[in-house]
Amino acid sequence: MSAAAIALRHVSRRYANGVQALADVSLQAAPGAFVSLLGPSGCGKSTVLRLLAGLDAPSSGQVQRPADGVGYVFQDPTLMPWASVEANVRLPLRLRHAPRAAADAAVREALQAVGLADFARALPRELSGGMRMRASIARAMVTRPSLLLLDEPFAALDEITRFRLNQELLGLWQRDAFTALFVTHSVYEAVFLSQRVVVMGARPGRVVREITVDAPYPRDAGFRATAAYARACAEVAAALEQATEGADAR
Ligand SMILES: Nc1ncnc2c1ncn2[C@@H]1O[C@H](COP(=O)(O)OP(=O)(O)OP(=O)(O)O)[C@@H](O)[C@H]1O
Repeated sequence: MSAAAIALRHVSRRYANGVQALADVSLQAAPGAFVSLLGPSGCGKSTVLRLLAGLDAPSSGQVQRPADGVGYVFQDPTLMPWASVEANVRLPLRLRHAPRAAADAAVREALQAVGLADFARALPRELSGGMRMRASIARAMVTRPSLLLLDEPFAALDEITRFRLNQELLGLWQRDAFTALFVTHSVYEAVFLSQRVVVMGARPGRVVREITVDAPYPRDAGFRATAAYARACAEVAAALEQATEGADAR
């Protein structure tokens, strides 16, 4: 196996109902890379994440994923409504039977990292949408996975909150150096966050193009006003259009 943190090599996935969700998909990410998957509905983005999480297996081809487990963040924060923020974030450690003192420290640290230290005792319903998503990210990070899979985590948030969480996510990524694979429908979000954007097409799901976003980190609001950002957005949008046209013609 290569030095990549994650890789799909000639992966196909056909579901029992005959849907070809992925056809000969190859992609990889180096340790600590930030890569986005962008594409029309049904192009197999979630299927790629499920394969990398070990929740699904390819029909053919090879999937390389980290041995130390992964963090998974969904569009819906999926918090237990009856449990405090602290208890929600602690859940993965309880499932692993982590020793109490180490778990306490890890939970405290994760809440601190996402700015929820003062809301440890709050119930999910007492939080805003953005705060619930922060709790969900803290829960995914509490075991310090080397890979974080994020499936449209900010799609349901208002734009200001979404921008803020984009930046906070980059802060966590720079601090912890995990590999991030981020699924989104937003060209702008993909470009803002990523070192590389993988554009996928549907029917069957496949990689249409990979675009490198050649801009340094840290990236802040100022990055959205640069020529490099505008250029990358235009390039990604054109590739997405090409991917979508391809699907319509099928
Ligand atoms: N368990 C399943 N059984 C049958 N078909 C499935 C299953 N899961 C997904 N599919 C189909 O496989 C294709 C790819 O689905 P997937 O959810 O990976 O796409 P996606 O790009 O994440 O879509 P979206 O952007 O709408 O979330 C779709 O046509 C979907 O209907």
